[in-house]
Amino acid sequence: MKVLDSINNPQDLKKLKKENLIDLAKEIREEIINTVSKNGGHLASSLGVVDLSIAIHYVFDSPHDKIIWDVGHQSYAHKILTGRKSKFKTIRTHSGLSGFPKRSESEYDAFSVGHSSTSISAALGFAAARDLKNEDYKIVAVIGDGSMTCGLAFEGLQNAGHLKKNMLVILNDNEMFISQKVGAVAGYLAKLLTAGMARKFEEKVMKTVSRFHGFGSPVGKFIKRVKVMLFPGMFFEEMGFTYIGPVQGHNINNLIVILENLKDVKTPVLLHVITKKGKGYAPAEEDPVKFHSVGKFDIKSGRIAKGEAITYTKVFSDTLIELAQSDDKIVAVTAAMPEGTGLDKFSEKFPDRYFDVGIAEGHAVTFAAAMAAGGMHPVCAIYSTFMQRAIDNIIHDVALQNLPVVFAVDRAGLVGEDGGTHHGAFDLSYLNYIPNLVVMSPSDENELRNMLKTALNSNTPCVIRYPKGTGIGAALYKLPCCILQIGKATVLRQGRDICFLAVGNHVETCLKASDLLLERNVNASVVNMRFLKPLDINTLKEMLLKTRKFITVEENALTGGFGETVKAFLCSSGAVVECIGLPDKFIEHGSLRFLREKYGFTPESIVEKALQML
Ligand SMILES: Cc1ncc(C[n+]2csc(CCOP(=O)(O)OP(=O)(O)O)c2C)c(N)n1
Ligand SMILES: CC(=O)[C@@H](O)[C@H](O)COP(=O)(O)O
Ligand SMILES: [Mg+2]
Repeated sequence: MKVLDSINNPQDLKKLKKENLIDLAKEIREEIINTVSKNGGHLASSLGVVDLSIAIHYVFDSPHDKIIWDVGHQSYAHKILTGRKSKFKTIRTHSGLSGFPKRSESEYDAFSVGHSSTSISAALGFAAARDLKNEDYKIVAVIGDGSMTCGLAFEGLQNAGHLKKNMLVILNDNEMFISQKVGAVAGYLAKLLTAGMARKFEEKVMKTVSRFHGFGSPVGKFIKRVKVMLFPGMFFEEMGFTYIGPVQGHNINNLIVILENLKDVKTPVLLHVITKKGKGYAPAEEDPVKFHSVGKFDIKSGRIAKGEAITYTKVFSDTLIELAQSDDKIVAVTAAMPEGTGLDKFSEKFPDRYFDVGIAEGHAVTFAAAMAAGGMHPVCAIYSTFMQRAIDNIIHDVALQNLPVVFAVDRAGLVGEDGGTHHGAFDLSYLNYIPNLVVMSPSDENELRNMLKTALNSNTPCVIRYPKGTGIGAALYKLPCCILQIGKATVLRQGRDICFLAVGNHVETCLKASDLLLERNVNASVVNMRFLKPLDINTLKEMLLKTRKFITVEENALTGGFGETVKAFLCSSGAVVECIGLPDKFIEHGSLRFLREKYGFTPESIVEKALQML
């Protein structure tokens, strides 16, 4: 019988003898590797914190105590240990477990998450609520070294240190973000790891910790004294936290001893734990970048199933490099997503013109704005969902000053298995109301190339939003990129019965729908809107001369999006307009194909809607 078989919740875990915990960790890793090999997911980060997750649940009493995971992509062991073992096989599938902690999924998930660096603020919020209500529970935030680079984490730290709340922050330092670590914080943490003094301190901690009961005790006072000697001006200490560490994150029993002692401390403590990303699965340990967010893979060989088709990300990446060869003012900015945005290739070609700013989307945008003011041509590549963090920077630092920053907004629209925290559902809505911005969306790969060239030549802030995954396979790279007329749509098909106004990847869906309608003798016009801002009012007027029936299609929230804007204009001219887009709710996780079908982004459902209108 496996040790894991006896675990249904953290209370069962506490009944185990400590010597069984190592086997348990091994079994949990097997369970995670097996499931992720089939469903895809965040393998390397989750494997790295299996031991830490066991130790935390062994010592603390969740759900009474609040365990708060940062980003939440590392929470798989936590899920297995907290009543979701039998459902774990469903993770990231539609109606199955979420890939991230979710309050609505389990009482053990204290705070829902998916975006980084919220955990310290969330822990402090719980602490404030607990103290105001005179309640008594512990709060543990687990934050990665990458997530610690974000301004939000520092805002939480400085506020928590000031309020002196009883809370524990565990800094899970695997010396990796999604890709290699970058930035001064990473450098600072590395110093703490390598300092011989720090190692000495860990030995001292382990020697004395068994006699240590909080910082009020004689041993505790000693630890504090030694620490101040070892780390004068130590950053976390200056922020008001007691810093403990660095300690080994794969020695479960040591971790338990340390956590048991820290449990009684009443002031903010930061425990610095060293882990290995991908721990326990050789291919992930060797290449944690590849196994950060991985698709299906073969466990034995570590080979990852890969599609052959070319993604929009790759087209963007190749085109940017192509254009940067002849324009040495082009610079590229990413907020810790070099591989995901395709800028890793740019960094190899133009290391001096490439900036990975860490998990700092707001900073990335302001930084790019000032580079534009300084005469460069910045291209800021950010996922739609993470750009939500930078709305004020876009308004205040870019648009208001009309600075020519190009935003390459990847993963716009549905993203599939990552679900509600990650769908790029809102960018058209939140960009729609910002003056000076040009917003465009390519219907195929060639158009993305042309839009990038257009944006870089526009001398105005431009956004190009494109979806996750592959395009339609339009002939690529045969022609040099050309400059498009800003604000001009293209009419691809002329029909008298109904008109489809389509955005981005759904131009193709509408063309297919019009093919299907032709079989029923219905003639549909298809317009590739290309520019959502400025809107091509002239083409809309032209289409009004042919028909009074319109369907808009966009993979964005209907509220505040393209359809609503167009509808306001067309309805005032007596037209009937139906809008296809995302409803006013957070969209669940599931495969892209499934979600697109469910929310009506197929030729068949467009045809159905058209027939209802005719
Ligand atoms: C606001 C935001 N930006 C970017 C991301 C994408 N992202 C997810 S995990 C991650 C790296 C996190 O590094 P770290 O906290 O060290 O965790 P590790 O993966 O190393 O376990 C990034 C950049 C995100 N989830 N949220
Ligand atoms: C947790 C997180 O935010 C990222 O790892 C994200 O899931 C990556 O998405 P892609 O796999 O689409 O790059
Ligand atoms: Mg890390």
